[in-house]
Order: sequence, then C-alpha cells, then structure tokens
Amino acid sequence: MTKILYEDSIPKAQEYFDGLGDVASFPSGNLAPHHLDNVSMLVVRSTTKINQATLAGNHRIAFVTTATAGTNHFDKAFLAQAGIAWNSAAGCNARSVAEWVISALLVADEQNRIDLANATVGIVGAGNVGSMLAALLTAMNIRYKLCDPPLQKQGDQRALVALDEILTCDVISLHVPFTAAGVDATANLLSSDELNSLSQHQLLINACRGEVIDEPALRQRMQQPDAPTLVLDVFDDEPDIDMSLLPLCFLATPHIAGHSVEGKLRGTQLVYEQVCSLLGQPVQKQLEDFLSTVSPMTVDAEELTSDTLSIAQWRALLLPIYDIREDDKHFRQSMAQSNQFAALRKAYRVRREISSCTLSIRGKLHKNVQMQLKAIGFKFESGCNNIHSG
Ligand SMILES: NC(=O)c1ccc[n+]([C@@H]2O[C@H](COP(=O)([O-])OP(=O)(O)OC[C@H]3O[C@@H](n4cnc5c(N)ncnc54)[C@H](O)[C@@H]3O)[C@@H](O)[C@H]2O)c1
Ligand SMILES: O=C(O)[C@H](O)[C@H](O)COP(=O)(O)O
Repeated sequence: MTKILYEDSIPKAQEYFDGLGDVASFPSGNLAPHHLDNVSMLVVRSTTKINQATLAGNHRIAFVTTATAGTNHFDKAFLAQAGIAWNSAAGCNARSVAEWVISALLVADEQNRIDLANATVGIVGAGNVGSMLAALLTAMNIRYKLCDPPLQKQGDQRALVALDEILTCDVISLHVPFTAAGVDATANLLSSDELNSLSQHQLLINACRGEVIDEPALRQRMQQPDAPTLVLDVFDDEPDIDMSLLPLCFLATPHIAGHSVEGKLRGTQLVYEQVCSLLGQPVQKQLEDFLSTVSPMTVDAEELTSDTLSIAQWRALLLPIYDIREDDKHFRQSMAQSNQFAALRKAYRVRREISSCTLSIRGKLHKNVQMQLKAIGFKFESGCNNIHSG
C-alpha cells in the first residue's frame, strides 16, 4: 500500500488523503528520518526544506509536493538527480496575498502615505499573485504596471515594463519567486541602488520572500529621513528574523499574506488532486466540502450612490473583511516579548477572502457599482435584482 506522509500544518490533510493509502503525519518543521520509513509520497508546506540532508538517503520516495505557491524550500537539482518528481500548489493563495496588499494600500491611503485614487501600482512578477492583484486593482479603477522579464521572453501579450520603470511608481509590490541563480535571479533584486532611488512618497511592499530585498541595505535605507513607506510580510532567515526591522515598517505581518482559510485549503485541494492523479484514483473531494459558509454582509445602497466606488467606500467595504492592522498590531505586541514568529504563523486566526462573502443589498445599486463589486470577488444574494442602470 502506498504510504503518504504529510506535514501536520496542512489543513484537512487527513480528511483529504483518507482512503488513498497508508496515511501518516509528521510535526511541522520537524521531519526526522524515522518519519520517512516506507514513505513514497511526501506532502509538505514551506517550513520543511527538501534536500539531500532531510531526505537522508531514503530511496522509496517517488514524489514530493508542497501545499504552497513558493518552492524555494525544494532543492530541485537534488530532486532531479535523485529521480524524485515534485510539484506545488501554484496559485492556491494568490487571492489571499492580493487581498492582503489591497488592505495595506487602503490603510496607507487613509494615513496619507499614498493617494491611492491617483496612484500607479508597480507590480514585479506577473504570475498568479501579480495577475490577481492587477485584477483587483482593475476592479477598483486603480492604475498599475506589470514587470516580468521571464514572461516577456516567453511572449506574454500584456504590456510589461522594465524594473526601472516600476521603481518610479507610487507603489512597488514584489511578487516573484526567490531564485538565487540565472539571468532573472531575484536574490537581492532590490539592493542599495534601487532602494536609494526610492523617495519618501513611495510605498514598498514585499509579500514574496525576504531574500528578494537586500535586507542590510533596506535597514540602512529605512533609517534615512527620506525613506519610503515600508510594508513587509516576509523577512530574511525566517523564523529567526531581525527584529530591528519592525519599527522601520509602516505595517508588518509574520508571513501570513497567503494564510486565508481559502488560500491554505486550496493548497490542500491541489496536492490532494496530484496524489489522486498519480495513484489513478478519482478526485472525490472538493474545496466546498470543507469551507464553512459566511453570513451575508448587508450593504445599504444609499451609501453607494455614485456610479463608481471611491477609495473611502472601498475601505468601508473591504477592511471589515480583512484589516491588515489587526495582524500588524498582534505581530508587534507578540514580538515585543520574544521572537514568536513561528508560533504566530502556526496559530494564525481565521481569515476569509472576499470571494467567500455574499452581499445582501438594501435598496437599488448602480449597475457599474455592482459590476465593480463582482469584479473584486463579491457574490450577490440569489434573487437580488435591485439594480438600476443610471
Ligand atoms: N507571503 C505569502 O504568504 C506568499 C504567498 C504566495 C506566494 N508567495 C511568494 O510569492 C511568489 C510569487 O507567487 P506566485 O504565486 O505569483 O508565483 P508565480 O510563479 O505564479 O509567479 C511569479 C512570477 O514572477 C516572475 N519572475 C521571475 N523572476 C522575475 C524577475 N527577476 N523579475 C520579475 N518577474 C520575475 C515569473 O516569471 C512569474 O511570472 C512565490 O514564489 C512565493 O515565494 C508568498
Ligand atoms: O509560498 C507560499 O505559498 C506562501 O509563502 C505560504 O504562505 C507559505 O506558507 P507556509 O507553508 O510557510 O505556512
């Protein structure tokens, strides 16, 4: 019988894998050689490094997958040489991260760090997260530019710009994988030159991997009086991060941008489907089987009378669903006592995505506003036909 071993931080993994083989778990971040006895399929999240040392000469493992988007915890050269197939849950948490960025933008606008209605958001990395962020910004009528040299070389048809042009945008948001080698390597993509080119009127956001910004150079830049506004979800050397960065951040969170309930569960769904496919088994479980429904949000159409939503109206609608300030506050308070980075991630609260929310509209909504709300991900109560067109 196939033995499937999964990391115990993967939500609903037991329920998903049940019936597909001999299923066992190991404690998150503590994979030991004895856990791997007879294992042929290994399912992890990003806190478990997969390399020669962690697989320790195990010859049975044929497949390793991660219920996350990032794969930089996999030593791919080793996996290729060892003949071990691998996969990931690409795209699982794109909406979660994009909603985290939108929350940061709405808060930065409220505190006059940026003028969001007139801002251009520069997105570095036009993959799953970057594209989802672009879609949400489009719904909100906010301008953006995309930069992605690898996709540009592959003939991507979108208008892609160079990193230099992104660095002149009001907001710079990083969504690239961490890669150490190659012509498009992202290690220290932003170093002292790039950081020094930024002004105090710009907002820099990193929700991909800490190593994409040269952290010592960032610390130095942030100590200058004309430093940009900084929002970080990721750091060098997690979980043993340099805590001196926190006071330099406008907003900071402990690598939870992708940790919505849906983001994590989609990760489990995707790795489950991969295991089913390799075992030649039908996919019998679906995300909806495991997601609880969220009570509809009542919205008074009188509060949304214009034909397009203002930034203040978006703030009133979206921050009750996810307000990044709650995570920022909890992070800073917890870290003031000791480094609790790993524990905070493990015990992260229940956070639902806009896509889980149904709106119940009181009164008549302008058609364009309804389209904007749909485009950002809201559903409408069935039978809701109180729409007017102008
Ligand atoms: N903070 C979080 O919770 C969280 C959640 C999801 C993903 N991530 C991180 O964000 C990264 C991006 O996620 P994704 O799902 O969009 O991945 P993705 O693979 O779908 O997209 C990444 C994009 O970056 C592009 N890219 C690569 N090198 C580049 C470079 N030098 N300059 C510009 N673009 C470049 C790629 O061509 C690709 O299109 C992941 O690899 C992961 O490390 C973090
Ligand atoms: O790469 C990803 O998908 C994200 O960084 C993800 O949030 C990592 O989550 P972890 O496995 O560390 O909980």
